[in-house]
This record gives sequence, C-alpha cells and structure tokens, in this order.
Amino acid sequence: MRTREACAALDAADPLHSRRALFALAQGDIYLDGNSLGPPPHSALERLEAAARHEWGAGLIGSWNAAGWMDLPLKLGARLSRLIGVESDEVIAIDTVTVNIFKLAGALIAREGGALAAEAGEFPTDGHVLEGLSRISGAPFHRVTADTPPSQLPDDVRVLVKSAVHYKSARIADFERWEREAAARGIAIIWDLSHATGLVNLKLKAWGAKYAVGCGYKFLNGGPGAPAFLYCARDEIARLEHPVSGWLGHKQPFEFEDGYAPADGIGRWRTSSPSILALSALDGALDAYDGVDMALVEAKAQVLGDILLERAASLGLETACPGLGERRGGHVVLRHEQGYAIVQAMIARGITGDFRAPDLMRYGFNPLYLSHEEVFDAGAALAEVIETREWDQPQFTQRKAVT
Ligand SMILES: Cc1ncc(COP(=O)(O)O)c(C=O)c1O
Ligand SMILES: Nc1c(O)cccc1C(=O)C[C@H](N)C(=O)O
Repeated sequence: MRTREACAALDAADPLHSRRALFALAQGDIYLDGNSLGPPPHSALERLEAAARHEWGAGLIGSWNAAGWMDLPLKLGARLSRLIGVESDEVIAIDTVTVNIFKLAGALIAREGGALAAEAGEFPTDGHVLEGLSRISGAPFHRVTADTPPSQLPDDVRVLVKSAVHYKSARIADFERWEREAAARGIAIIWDLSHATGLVNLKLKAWGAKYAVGCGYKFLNGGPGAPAFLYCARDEIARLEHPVSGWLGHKQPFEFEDGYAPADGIGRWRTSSPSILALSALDGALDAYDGVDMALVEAKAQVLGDILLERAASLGLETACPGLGERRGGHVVLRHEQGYAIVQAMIARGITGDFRAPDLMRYGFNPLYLSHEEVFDAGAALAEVIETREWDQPQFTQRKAVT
C-alpha cells in the first residue's frame, strides 16, 4: 500500500494539483461523490450570479440578443466537443440525458425500423425510456445481458443504448469493438456518457461513434439538474427527424409559421426555450476544464482509485469494479453488508461518497479537485470506521430517501 508520504510526493508533481483552488469546496472536506453531483467551481457561481443579476435582472428580454442567450446551447456544445473528441458543430447542450436518449432513439427507430435494446443492470433510465418509446412506437424492446457485444444482439436490433462507464461497476466500454461490430450489423449505438464526460479521455469521432448523450452535473460540475448534451455526427443530422419537434428546432422560429421546417445543423435538436440560468452555470463550470489534458485527468483518476483499492485490499473488502491497475471510470465500488451505514459514518466525518443498493459503497474521484493525499486519508478513515464499528449507530443505519 502506498504511504501518505508517497501520496504527498505524487501531489507535489501533479500538474492538476493547483486546479483545486478553482472550486468552492470547504477546506477539510473530502468530496468523493463528484461522479453523482459535482461541486461548484467559483466560475460557475460567478457566471450564474452575473446571468441572474445583470443579464436577466438588468438586461431583461433584450438579453436573448445582447447576451447571446439563444446561442448558448450551441456555444456550450462547442465547448463540450473537445472533451468528447468530436467537432464543435456536432454537440448541443440541452434537455436531460433521458430526454436526449428519447430524441435520438425515437429518430433512429423511425428511420431504421427494427428493435431497441438496452442492457440489464444499466442505469435504469436508459431502459425505462426505451420501454416507453417501444410502447408508443410499437418497436420491440430487448433487455439484453450486460456487455452483450453487438455481434450477439438479437437480429432485429437497430438501436442500442450503452453506457461508456457503467454507473455501478465503473467498467469502461470497448468503444471501438462495439462500433465496429455495430456497423457490420447496421446497429446505431447511442452512448450514454454520463459517467465518462470530464473524466475519460474520450475520442468519439476516432472510435466511429455517431450518437451520444451526457450529463452536465457529474464530472462537469454544472450544478444540480444541469443541462445534459447531445452529440449527433454531422452527416446524420439532416437524416433524422426530431420526434419532439418544437418551435425552437424550427428553421425560422420567429416567422411563427404553422408548418414545421427543421433547422439546419445541430440546432435541429432543440425543442424549446433553453434554461438560461442552468446553462450559464454550466458555462462557468466548464472554465475549470479549460486547457486541461484529458489524458492526464483519466490517468490521475486511475491512480486515485488505486489508492483506495489498496486500502480496500488491506481491509479484506470485496471490490465490485475493475481492480488495481485495471482501466476503470472515475469511481471505485466496495462491497460490505453494512455499506449504507459505513457511507453515512464517513459522511459524518466530512468524507462524502454514496451507496448503491443492496451493499455497494461508491467513491468517485474528480482529479481536478482531489489530491492523492486526500484519498489516502479517506482510506485511513474507512479503515477506522470499519475496524471500530463506528458505523453501528442508529443515525447511520437508518436509510434516507435519496442515497
Ligand atoms: C448513466 C446515467 N444515465 C442517465 C442518468 C440520468 O440523467 P438525467 O437525470 O439527466 O436524465 C444518470 C444519472 O442520473 C446516469 O448515471
Ligand atoms: N441525479 C441524481 C439526483 O437528482 C439525486 C440523487 C442521485 C442522482 C444521480 O445522478 C445518480 C447517479 N446518476 C448515479 O450514477 O447513481
């Protein structure tokens, strides 16, 4: 197991170390839940306040033009494109992950026919939304075994939704294999990048991916319920019909025509008035990623995860994620039958992680604000909580509604 001194030495040599100052995190708190809700960068809070006070408060309706509100989803899409490895005019920041899956899957199934598929054990919303789409469209829905490669999917599948990083196991998908096999079978993959964006060094275009959605409030730190994003490869945009055709996806919304004529370009994926305050917070939050080398971020996350896994091994804890030295997403998952109470006892010590039923403790690492030393300290605290049974108190053992 690495020592605290060895972790301090890693921090001293870490090019990302200084980014911690960009975040409004209380001194002493160790936040290991940024894979569920990222903390606010100062720039997000400042941008949000400016948008509320000056653009909305003072500028009023004139801000649609003067503050560039109408183009904010496209501006943010362009900023996000670097983080996922696609062109700047292929991404739009809009709606939620679930809604964006519906939009893409609905458009694809209408064009391609055939069946929809999602894996068992995926983040539930991915299957829920396809089931709903199946009910109204009549397209069959298959819930397939986790990690079924496209070459082994049922013959009629034309649309597969797949997480890039699994929310529980932290396994990273084999993008290139999946895309290669899917292309050979005429299957479109919609990648759910929720747990990957801002963490994994994504190169979607190079990997042959054409469709993806992702979350703004996890590693991107855009705030609770932040807008999600949608990626659609440029050549496919004009070939798909937006199933939620609303006035702002229209070519000329301010002509107020009865008939629907879709906009050109990625703006075609708009539906309604963009959530300007939420987009503004995300815009500010993305400053924290300016100039950041995503290869460095992914590599540091791997080491941070390893530090906690070394501790887990010394405690004899079972792990439910790729092991030491293995490639994984930004979190590690440890199994303990008292996992819920242990996570609560850790939170009481200022070390926040989360619990996923029935027995999984999930700890996430955003390399932009976490140091190697902090993760070492979190591991030491975990050892104490378990070894002294600190978790065995009613305030820790009683389940709360949101975990
Ligand atoms: C993999 C995954 N997909 C989708 C979602 C849901 O996103 P939204 O609330 O934006 O629909 C989450 C988390 O909430 C998630 O982890
Ligand atoms: N979006 C959430 C919420 O509003 C409350 C609690 C948790 C969440 C989450 O994002 C869960 C998360 N997607 C997960 O991976 O478990």
